[in-house]
Amino acid sequence: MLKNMNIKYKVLFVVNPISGGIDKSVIVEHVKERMAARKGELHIYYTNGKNDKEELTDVIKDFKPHRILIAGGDGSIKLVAEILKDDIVPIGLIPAGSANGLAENLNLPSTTEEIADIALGDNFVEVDCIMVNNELCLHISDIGLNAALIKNYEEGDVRGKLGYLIQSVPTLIKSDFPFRFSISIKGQTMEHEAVLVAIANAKKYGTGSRINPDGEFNDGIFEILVFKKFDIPQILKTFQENAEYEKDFLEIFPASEAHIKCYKKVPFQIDGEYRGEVDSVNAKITSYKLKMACPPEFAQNAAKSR
Ligand SMILES: Nc1ncnc2c1ncn2[C@@H]1O[C@H](COP(=O)(O)OP(=O)(O)OP(=O)(O)O)[C@@H](O)[C@H]1O
Repeated sequence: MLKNMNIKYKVLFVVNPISGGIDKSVIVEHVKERMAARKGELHIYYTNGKNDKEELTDVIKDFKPHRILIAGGDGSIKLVAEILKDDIVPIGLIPAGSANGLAENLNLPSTTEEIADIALGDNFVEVDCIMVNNELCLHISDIGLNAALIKNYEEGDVRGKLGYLIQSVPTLIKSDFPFRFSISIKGQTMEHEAVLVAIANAKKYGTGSRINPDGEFNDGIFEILVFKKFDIPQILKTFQENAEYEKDFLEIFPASEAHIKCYKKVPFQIDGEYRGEVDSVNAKITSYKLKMACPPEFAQNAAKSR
């Protein structure tokens, strides 16, 4: 918090008006009231989905915020993260997307008031970022079944988790997984077959599915998760705390840099955004981290695990 009381606390609030099909007016009013009570300065930027990177870069340069709040999904967080890079402006999340993968992992509370408390509070975790095929990944990127699902969801009419669910049956029927690929880590190459290969910084997807039990946001490594088959009982286990998986279902390879080469092109997604079909994926932890406001217990646990 600012020591010099003559300097106004400046908050930039980035709001994605369409994300998750959710009306943001209540949260916007709430943040306005908080900032007025604090006698801080608030600038609200509504994303337009066209030239946000250029516009927001200028806004950040001119306004010089002490904190950036984001109401949107993973795509909106990434927009801000890609602009900030080494510029350590703390970020506060107000989850309001159809996929809130990163927020889901921060164990945020449920009410708007509590979420705003955390987003404007003074507990932080420094989140690792991964460059995946030259694009920033904050949460989970994958090739195979889940990316195919996201592609069909993006082409569908229904937003939110329901839309995602509606797409799952046709996606499964149409898909021609498993696919063959190799993973190279530290000069060692392994051949595998899978229905889904994820590069995960976090423990779980925005759906709550806990695919990466070893995932820590701030340990300087990511996990490559190789899901070998479509096994419904094992998939259901991913929604339980502390589940253990059979090796013929899931194998995990920790890395700070890795290369995946597929024998045919497969669907690919980063942080919930479909990115077409690829036959090669390069992933590397970046030299910078993102400073995220989080609940106090989360910050304490993160400090212990370092
Ligand atoms: N005003 C806008 N109109 C249309 N699209 C927008 C607008 N603002 C942002 N976007 C788009 O929203 C996407 C990011 O959405 P975000 O991840 O924050 O939420 P989401 O609900 O998970 O999104 P989606 O349901 O589209 O995946 C980007 O593709 C961005 O271009």
